[in-house]
Amino acid sequence: MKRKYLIILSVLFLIITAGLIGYHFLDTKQQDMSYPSFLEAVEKKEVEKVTFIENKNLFKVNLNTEENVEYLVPNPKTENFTEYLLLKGINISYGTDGFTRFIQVTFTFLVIGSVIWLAKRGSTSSNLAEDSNKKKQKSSTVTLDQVAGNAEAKLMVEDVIGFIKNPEKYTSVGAKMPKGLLFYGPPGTGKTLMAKAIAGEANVPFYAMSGSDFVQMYVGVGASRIRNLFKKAKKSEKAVIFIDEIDAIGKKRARSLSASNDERDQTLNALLTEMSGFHENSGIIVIGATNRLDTLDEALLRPGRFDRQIEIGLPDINARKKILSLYAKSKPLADDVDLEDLAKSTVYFSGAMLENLLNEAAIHAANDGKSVIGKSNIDTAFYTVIAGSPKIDRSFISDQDRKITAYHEAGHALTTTLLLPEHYLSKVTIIPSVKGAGGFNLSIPKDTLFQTKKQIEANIKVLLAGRVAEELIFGEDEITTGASNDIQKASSLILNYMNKYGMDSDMGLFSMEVLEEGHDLDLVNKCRTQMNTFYKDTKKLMEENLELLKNIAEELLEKESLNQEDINRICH
Ligand SMILES: Nc1ncnc2c1ncn2[C@@H]1O[C@H](COP(=O)(O)OP(=O)(O)OP(=O)(O)O)[C@@H](O)[C@H]1O
Ligand SMILES: [Zn+2]
Repeated sequence: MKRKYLIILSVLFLIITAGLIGYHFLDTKQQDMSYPSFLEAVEKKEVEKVTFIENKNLFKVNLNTEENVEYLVPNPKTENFTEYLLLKGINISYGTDGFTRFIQVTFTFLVIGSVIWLAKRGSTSSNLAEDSNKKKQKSSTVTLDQVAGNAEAKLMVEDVIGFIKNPEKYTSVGAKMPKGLLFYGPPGTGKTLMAKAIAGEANVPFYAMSGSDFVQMYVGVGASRIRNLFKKAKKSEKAVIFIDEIDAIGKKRARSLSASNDERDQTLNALLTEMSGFHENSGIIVIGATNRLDTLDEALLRPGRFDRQIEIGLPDINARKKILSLYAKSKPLADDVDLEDLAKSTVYFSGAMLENLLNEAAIHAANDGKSVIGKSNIDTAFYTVIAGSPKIDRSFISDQDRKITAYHEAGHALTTTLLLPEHYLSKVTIIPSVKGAGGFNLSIPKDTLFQTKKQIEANIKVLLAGRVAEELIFGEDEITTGASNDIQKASSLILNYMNKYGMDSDMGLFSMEVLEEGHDLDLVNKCRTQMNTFYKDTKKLMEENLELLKNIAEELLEKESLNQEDINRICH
């Protein structure tokens, strides 16, 4: 701030001085005057001022009769000239002529100016925080094309991009832009990349900070950094503000006895205040990113804050192929390298790991003195990359795990299609999500106010279908723990079916929920029996459609994720 004023001031001063000198130059005429005429003027008391111009060896004389003329009198070189003038009451001053003075003044200012500028420059580059912020403000050139995979996430950010670009289109129909997006998912899956792509596509500045920038700082510093960040963003009117590792400031408050973390709370509060401080339709969007959605403070997830949560997951085989070819572009690969094969063998690799894999391989090739990257280099790099990732070590080796997951998920998908045709399966995958182990099915129910008895029964059967598929294919002894979450959900649904919705004819309409101690063995037994019946029904249904189940599972193993269109193609 101060530096800016100093520069403006110096420049102003320079211009004014130059102007004054220039004005003086243009306005005053210079005329030669002979020595005798000068003596005459002295006698007439017309001489006002005499200046000795040393570098030209002459006297500059101003008369009180003429204002804008300077007379130049050659140096008479008489010894008592000075005394003579003194006697007449005229003092001689010494100086340089206007032009020389102008050059001198300009030069002096230039020197002073550069010194100030250099000094200021030195001091800001030592101010790391400010400097690194500056680097991050550049507008982004990343496009959505550069983010491979994550089709659902892309779909969800597309309208945000549209909103930033053309808010009127949305505001005219009363739509509000979400203020905050929250990207969650495993490390290295492209959350930062996606945020940059939003800024790039909308062509607005990208401001980034990391939650860890605020850790272990003096109280108040984090909060003021947040305020500065928003101040800068607001200046550009439209902007994407990205806060990586938001869990560092937005963790759930621990109810421990230790002193509360004032600094973190202040930072979080500053963030929340800033977010509520700007209008939904202002074209500013805040994007937070975290690997751990479950640890975030509820306050962050409320409406008007990070209320749109988007999972950025691990890439499936197609996305991995895309990422690999993206980063192989700049690397010469030997003929024995097949990116398709490599994509197949890199299950559970994140985008960052794939990029790293090719880079490590290139380093190995260079170390070997080779000009192309061979398969052996990639194999060596493979182990370097997974060695650094304990999570993958555990899960990726087992083909059996993949197969079980594929059949389990295929079971859910098949029953959804058969029993709940009105649902839309947006994603069936064997790539684990951060929310739960194994794969998952994401089915979107049709929006209806009520659910029918038939639909609830179908929902329970869909939940049981994962376990049913495991049992059918691998046998009773090989069933896994993968169904625990399904069983829990099915149990609470069946309890409601019996006890809340009054849908079982034997149980009738009475609900135990009104009793103080709602413990009823009869009810529990009834639930168990009914669950068994549903299980058998599901098993029967699946046996009748075993071919379809196998086909879905096989395609899942090959492609890793499918959508409704794929399932329809297989089933019809
Ligand atoms: N889906 C993807 N498409 C293309 N490149 C990717 C993808 N995912 C990751 N990458 C590569 O990995 C690098 C790291 O990704 P990025 O920093 O965006 O991950 P992140 O999810 O923000 O990770 P973290 O959670 O560790 O902050 C990216 O710069 C990019 O080169
Ligand atoms: Zn399941």
